[in-house]
Amino acid sequence: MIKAVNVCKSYDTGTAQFHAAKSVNLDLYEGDFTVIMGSSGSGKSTLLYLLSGLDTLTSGEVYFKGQRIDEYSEKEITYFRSNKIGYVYQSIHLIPDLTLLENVAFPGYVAGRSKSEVHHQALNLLEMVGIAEQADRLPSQVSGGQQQRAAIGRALINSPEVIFADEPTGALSQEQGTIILDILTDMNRKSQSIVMVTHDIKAACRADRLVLVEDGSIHGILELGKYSTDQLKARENQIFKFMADKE
Ligand SMILES: Nc1ncnc2c1ncn2[C@@H]1O[C@H](COP(=O)(O)OP(=O)(O)OP(=O)(O)O)[C@@H](O)[C@H]1O
Repeated sequence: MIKAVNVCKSYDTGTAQFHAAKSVNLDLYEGDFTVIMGSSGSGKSTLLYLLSGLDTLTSGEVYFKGQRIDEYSEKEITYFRSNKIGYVYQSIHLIPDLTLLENVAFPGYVAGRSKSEVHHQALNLLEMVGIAEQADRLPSQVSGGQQQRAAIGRALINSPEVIFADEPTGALSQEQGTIILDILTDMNRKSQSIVMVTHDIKAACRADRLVLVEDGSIHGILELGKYSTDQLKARENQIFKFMADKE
């Protein structure tokens, strides 16, 4: 579904070039829950932004379903971002003056869709993420976990082909984080493709496929297959061992 070919990203730090992504070659598959893991500063978010067309490459190619997105025009990339992908961030960024329902619906209106269709779908999405009762509240009137659930609804409003999530549980309590991971796992079971960055092993256990990034390069890939709750401990051990072997 997504293919990176020799992808590089460098930053000019004044005195030298810093290479945040170094000749990355990677294939991500439709229907997978892919997790990108690695230590702090290893280049996880950089890679996520490059794969999702939210940042420009220094060199290389990124394909989405065979189309080269790094060569898209401004108009094409704007369409791609608002219709083909959904994004969930660690810092949730809901619009403070809009209710949860309005926040979820907003990208649907921006995409020019019919108001009643978007409204109906936003209500369904709030139901799906379990916060229909809070639909008319402002973000400041609900918990961080409920805000993140609304952010997931917002990411889904235009039925994206893939959801990119950057540390979606990073700012939440363990309990709230587990609810978010359960929602993502559930969505994936219904065939939603997901690419998630995390440094939390419990979150990484949800992956079908784990991509380990170190120092801007792919350090290894672990195939895990579909997750079920009774596998949590066994998967944690498998991931620990995989990471220890790579050190
Ligand atoms: N605009 C920038 N200018 C210079 N260096 C940058 C810039 N953005 C990121 N970097 C560097 O690139 C490297 C990779 O950053 P990135 O945010 O991708 O790491 P990460 O693995 O997601 O880290 P974390 O887990 O701490 O969020 C880091 O060393 C970071 O300091």
